[in-house]
Amino acid sequence: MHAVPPDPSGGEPIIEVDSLVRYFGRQKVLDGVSFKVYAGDTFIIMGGSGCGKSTLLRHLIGTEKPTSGSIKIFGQEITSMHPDAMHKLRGRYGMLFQSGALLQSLTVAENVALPLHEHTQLDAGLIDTVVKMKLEQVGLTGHGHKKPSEISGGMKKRAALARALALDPPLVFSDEPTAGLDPVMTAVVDELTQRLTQKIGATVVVVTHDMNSVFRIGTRIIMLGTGAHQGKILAAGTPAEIRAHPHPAVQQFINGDPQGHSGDDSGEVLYRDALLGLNDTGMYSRSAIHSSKP
Ligand SMILES: Nc1ncnc2c1ncn2[C@@H]1O[C@H](COP(=O)(O)OP(=O)(O)OP(=O)(O)O)[C@@H](O)[C@H]1O
Repeated sequence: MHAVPPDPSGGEPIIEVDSLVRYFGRQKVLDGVSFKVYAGDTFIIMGGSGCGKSTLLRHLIGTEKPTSGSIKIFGQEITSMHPDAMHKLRGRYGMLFQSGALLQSLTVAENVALPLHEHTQLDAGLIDTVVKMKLEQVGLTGHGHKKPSEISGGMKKRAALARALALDPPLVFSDEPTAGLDPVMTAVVDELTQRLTQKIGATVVVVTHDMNSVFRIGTRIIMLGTGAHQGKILAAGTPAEIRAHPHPAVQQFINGDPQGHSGDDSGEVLYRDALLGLNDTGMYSRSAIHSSKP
């Protein structure tokens, strides 16, 4: 296993995760995860289906508590934080989650205004101005009055991004921001994410499956393992280090190679086979499904 390389600037980490373990029942979903995220990073969490990416993200935003381990955000331990303090801290996060989709009954502008009402004392006129600025930042000027059902999927993502940025957060969490988007819209959302770090100076943590996005926007990357490496950091480093990583499961994942090796060093279970529920003779097997923990 590899440690993420130290911050070249030597600054204090924005996020510090140490020996994080999470069980769901008897299933160990996160297994001793440790990493640091530094100011200005676009930190990518990637890995095969079920490796624990979303679970890790939910722990980072404090909606779930680990079985053991520590998570410090802006130097504050959040695993034991009082809910009121957690709510206050969340005012410094932007969150772009699939589950946190736009509220259908509100207009796009009203959706973007939500965090401003929740976390600030700004009056209605100022909120209106901030909302207009945010919509402009994501290229949605003139669409604020529309309901989410009246705009395209890509526009919805951008509206959700505007809402995540409403409070000018120094830290943004983003779960599969480009899922379901075409390549052009993916590039647009990636560019908006890059602007966040480059122009606004935010730190971004992104869960994504999209390898184009990973290498386009990532400054540091961790890959969580599956199979024998379930919930462990299988690889960590800069984009160049990940591209050159010797672990076959990493190469398989980044190259989308269905014949590659699994995250299991024993070579008994191919990742593809685990996902398909195939045994090594190519036949479907119940035990493959149950033993491989894809
Ligand atoms: N609330 C929960 N209760 C029980 N098991 C859970 C819960 N949340 C996640 N899991 C299990 O933890 C494992 C990791 O799930 P998680 O959603 O974090 O994976 P993921 O890497 O985000 O997957 P995907 O890429 O498919 O979204 C899975 O086996 C899942 O079934």
